[in-house]
Parts: sequence; structure tokens; C-alpha cells
Amino acid sequence: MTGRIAIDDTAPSIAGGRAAKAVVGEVFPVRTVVWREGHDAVAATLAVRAPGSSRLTRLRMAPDFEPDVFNATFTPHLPGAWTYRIEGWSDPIASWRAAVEAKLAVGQSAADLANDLELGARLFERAAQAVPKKQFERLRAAATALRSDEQLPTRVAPAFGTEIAEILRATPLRDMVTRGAQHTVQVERQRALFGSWYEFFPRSTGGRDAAGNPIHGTFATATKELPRIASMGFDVAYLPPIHPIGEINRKGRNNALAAEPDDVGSPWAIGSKDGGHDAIHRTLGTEADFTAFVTAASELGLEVALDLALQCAPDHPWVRAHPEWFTTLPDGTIAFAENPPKKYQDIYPINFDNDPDGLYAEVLRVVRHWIGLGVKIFRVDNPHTKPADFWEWLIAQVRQTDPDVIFLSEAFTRPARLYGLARRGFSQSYTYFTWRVAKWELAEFGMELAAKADEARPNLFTNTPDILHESLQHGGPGTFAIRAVLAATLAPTWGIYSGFELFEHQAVRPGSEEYLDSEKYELRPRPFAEALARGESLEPWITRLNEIRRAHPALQQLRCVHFHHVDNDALIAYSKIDPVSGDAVLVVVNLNPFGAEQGMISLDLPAIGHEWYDHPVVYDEVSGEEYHWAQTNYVRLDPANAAAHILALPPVPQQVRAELAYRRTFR
Ligand SMILES: O=P(O)(O)O[C@H]1O[C@H](CO)[C@@H](O[C@H]2O[C@H](CO)[C@@H](O)[C@H](O)[C@H]2O)[C@H](O)[C@H]1O
Repeated sequence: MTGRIAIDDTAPSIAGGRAAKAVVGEVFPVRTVVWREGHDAVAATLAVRAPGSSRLTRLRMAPDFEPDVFNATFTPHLPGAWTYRIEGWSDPIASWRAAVEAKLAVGQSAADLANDLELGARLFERAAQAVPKKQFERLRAAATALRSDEQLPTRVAPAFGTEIAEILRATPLRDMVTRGAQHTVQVERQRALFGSWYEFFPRSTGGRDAAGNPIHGTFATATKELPRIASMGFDVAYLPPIHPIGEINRKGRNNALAAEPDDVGSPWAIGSKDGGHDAIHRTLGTEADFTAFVTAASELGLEVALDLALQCAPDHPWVRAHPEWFTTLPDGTIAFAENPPKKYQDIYPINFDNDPDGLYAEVLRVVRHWIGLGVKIFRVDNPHTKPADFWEWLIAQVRQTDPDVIFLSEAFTRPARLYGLARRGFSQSYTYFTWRVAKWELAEFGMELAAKADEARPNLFTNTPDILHESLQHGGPGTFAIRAVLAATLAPTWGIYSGFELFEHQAVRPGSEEYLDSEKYELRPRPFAEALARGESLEPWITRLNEIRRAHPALQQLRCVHFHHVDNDALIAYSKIDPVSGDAVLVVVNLNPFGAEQGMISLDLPAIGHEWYDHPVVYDEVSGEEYHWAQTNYVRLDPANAAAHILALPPVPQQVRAELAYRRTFR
């Protein structure tokens, strides 16, 4: 925006004028550049408006140590679309003061300063017009002193005093006020930022019959799984699609192209003669059973997330009723879906261009149907294979009526799509975490997450039904513990797919990331209790991680990560802080699952709010031990005992919290 004062590089500023992201209670840092010609002083104000309010809250921005750069934070207290803009202005009293100080410093006399003193008096008189009566008198007194016959130091003393500075900080005299462009921040509920997800297939919860054959589960049997999931500290129970599964082209075990008669098929092959996206697989139960499941989950503090997979089995009702929603090939057939190199022969992709009005309305109806049954979180399958403008429209429509609905995007094929979809409204995104294993990759990844915090919120799954990373295939239980602690502490939202706690690691074939006997195509009842009793379960570690995450607001933050140097590439160290409470945590992870690693960690103490010479006492939330640390510290981690230190640090002092929030965000 052009104006008398230049305002540049305001951040966050999302491409296309779209909204930045924040959640209720999250500290939201804003930075800008404000400058003008010559030597006169400028300043910046952040003007913030809450949703539905006509009132502007003005926050004086703090000058950065870089010239012309200003910072401020605000903390939204309710969800909705907040707006903010920068006001850049000329600060005539600061300019006057700087000039007079410089002249006094070189010994100029009252006579030399006659014009300056009169100009100052006029400025204080102007400033007095805008302040309450008591402060009015102070400013008038400063003006009177400047015009008096006293000695020069006495004349300028009130104008230079701290009391006047305080008054002017609260009510500055602003000239040439220039308003910058308006920016929006979409504020969501806290679950959009912080939470622990557990993915499981309800159909696998039916146990086994006397002959050891799996029995198809129901919502009633799935409900029995919920206490175990809740007791591990998870917040969200995510279910793959629960709809009728296609019978035409159904896939068999291990992705076989032909199914055997008793094969259950992939739940992502949605739709059959029993119904489509608004129907429930008849063996799982009825709508009433589903809502009972959602209620039971809620009583345990769990939210249910549902898959939204916009694709159809050939026998989905839409295929017959709306052939225009699909692409018919010259030979009259419909091509199956692909996500190269993956082939999904049991589903048809949807064509979003033939009848957008009809299709869009139907998808919105489906989403609202599930919202009506208590679902407030949708994990969206393959959103990058559907048009971006469709998602932007759908999410905006849903937000109008249900602002508490959260959409997780499963798009991580290319950064443009991952971040592009996030900008268009997705609350959370899958990431490349599963493929980031080396220390340098993790550090780069962690920095990227923080740098992108205004436009995308990550959900770090350790594994998914599609991704059994080779490190999990060959790294033994130690790798599972390492991947869990990294996911649980690098980002505020993390998740596991069922079976992770049992160290399931067999791939269908060498070089593949697909599980052997994948649950995508068959029932997989699991002996959780037996494994736990034998001490062969990761449940205790997962439980402890979630407890620590809940106890430490620092681990619930996305923006405030900082990596510290360790002289061993098998050890990684990073700290997180919470700018509100000052809570601070340092995580040190041994990336070698097979043996102990040791090294020296050099703490960047100012980055955690301390002086270089401080000796913080740190408490290990994993071992319960306390250490007296300094700038350089010896660490040794043996995966036989613990994969990581999760160290509670002394709280960040109040006076540097906001500054650290800017520094960690805009590095
Ligand atoms: O393509 P992605 O790797 O993002 O995977 C997601 O979408 C897939 C298609 O919906 C889904 O694939 C599974 O379901 C398909 C349809 O039934 C089936 O053909 C595939 O073999 C099966 O893997 C995948 O699970 C989901 O995460």
C-alpha cells in the first residue's frame, strides 16, 4: 500500500492474500519493515481486530536489533477470522529528542537551541491534546519547562524523563500515519495445533474364533479398544473409511487384483449396493452404533476422526446415478485411479469438472451428514488428486456453519501441493517425516516446520497403513522408540498407526514400504494385552511421551524450535519454548537404535532465555534424574535404557519470552 511512510515485508503475509494460521491461545508473532526518507524517527503499530468486532486493538511494535524492523505478538482468545494491519508513522517527538540529545552532546547552548526548544514545547502541547487530564498536565509542564528561563539541563529534564516516555509509549504523537494492507489469520480451536492421533481399523477389533480365524469387528468391539487408546494418552481416534466396500474389482490380500470370496476388501474402495459415502458398512453396525461409539470415545476424552476419501468403487451408487461425475473413456469404460506409481484398480477417480455444482453440493451434504453424527475431524485422503479450488470452497463452506471442524490433508507428494492445500484452508497436513531419518535431515525438516508455521501445521505420523519405512523394517524396537520420541516432540501433533506399539515391521517384499499381510486388505486382530504383559510393547513409552507432552506447553508449540550443536551425528538436540508460560524443554535423542552414543552438547543458552554463563538445573522427564548443566555438557544415551533425554529447563524469564518468539519465528 502506498503512503507517506513506507511499510514493507510484513510477515506473516500468505500468498494470494490468504489467511495465516493460529489457534486460540497461541502467541502469534508479526514482523514488519517501516522506513522513511532522511533521519526522522519512525515507529510501527500493530492494529488487530477480533472476528465480529468493530474495535481495533493497537499494539506498539518493538524495534528489532535490525534497523527499520519492528515486531509484536498478539494472542487470539477466540476462533474465527482475525485481521491485522500495520500502521507506520513518523514519530516527531523521538526525532526531536534525538536531534536535541546530539546537539547537547556537542555542547550547544540554550541560544543555539532556541528553535529546538520552542519546537519541542509545541510538540508536547500537541501530544497533550490526546491524553487523560493527569497526563495532560505532565505534558504541559514539559512544554512549560522547555520555554522557561532555567538552565538548559533543567529545561529539558521533564521532556527527557521516564514518566513522559511512559505516557508517550501508551499514547504516542503520530504523524503521517500510513495504513498497511490488511492480513487475515484464521484462528482455530487448539486441537488443530496440538494432539496425539491413533489410527485403527474398527473391523480388526473382533478378535478370533476358536479356530483362530479373525472375526469381523463392529463399533461395539471397537468401543472396547478405546480405553487402551485413551490410557496411552491419545486425543484422536482416526478411523479409515467405515462405508460399504465395493464388490466389483475388490482387491484381495496383499493387494491381489482378484479377491477370494471371504476377502474383506480395501475400505478406501467406497460404495456398493449397500450405499456410498453417507452409509456405514453393514457389519460394523448402524448409525446408532456409530454415534454410540463417538459418544463412548468422547467420554474417554477422545475425538473421532473420519476418513474423507472422494473416490468410488465401480458399484458405488454415484456411478449409476451420476455418470457425469466420472470420466468415461472412448471405449465406454471408466479408468481406475492412480497415484503413480501406485495403482488403485478397485476405485474410480471423480471428475470435478463436468458438474461442479451437483458434485460440490453432494460432497458438502456428505460432510455435513457426518458432522451431524458428531464427527468434527476429517482426514482427507489424497486431496492433491482433486482440484485446489474445490477444497478451498468446501472448507470455507463448512467453516461458516461449523468453525470447529478440522481437516487433515494427506498430501505429501510435492511441497507445492502440501503447502498449497494448507494455504487453501486445511488445518493440518501430513509431512515427509517418515522419510527424514539422518540428523541433518531431521534438523532441516524441523526448521522447515517452524518456518512454515503460519501456513501449514504438521501431523507427524510415525507410520501409516501405506508407509512402513525401511528404518522400521530393519532397525528393531529401538527405532520404534526413536521415531516415537522424534514425532512426539518435534511437532505438537503426532500419530501412530495401530501395530506400531507391537513393533510390526515386516514388509510385503524387499524394497517395499507396504506391510506384509496389510490390514488394508484383511482383518488384523492384535494381541496388545499379551504383548504388554510380556514386556514386548511400546505402550509404556508412548504413554510416557504423551504425559510429557501434556505436562509441557513448550511441546505444544510449533513456532519455537531451536537446534543445538552436538559433536556426534548420532545425537540430535533441540529445544522448544512456550512464550506464554515460559515453559522450556530440551530433547536429546540417540538416533542409533543399536547402541549407546555419547557426545558433548553445546547449549545455545540465549536461545532458551539464559545468559552464556548460567548453569541451568535440568530435570529429565524420562529418567527422573536432575543434572546441573552449563554451556557445554556431556551426554550419553543407551537405547537399552532410554532413547532420549526430555529435559525440563528452567522457565524462560518473562522479559525475553516475546523476543524469543520473534527470533525463533523470523530467523
Ligand atoms: O495414494 P496414497 O499413498 O496417498 O494413499 C491413500 O489413498 C489410497 C487410495 O485411496 C489408499 O489406497 C488403498 O485403497 C485403494 C482403494 O481401495 C487400494 O487400491 C490401495 O491398494 C490401498 O492401498 C491409501 O490407503 C490411502 O492412504
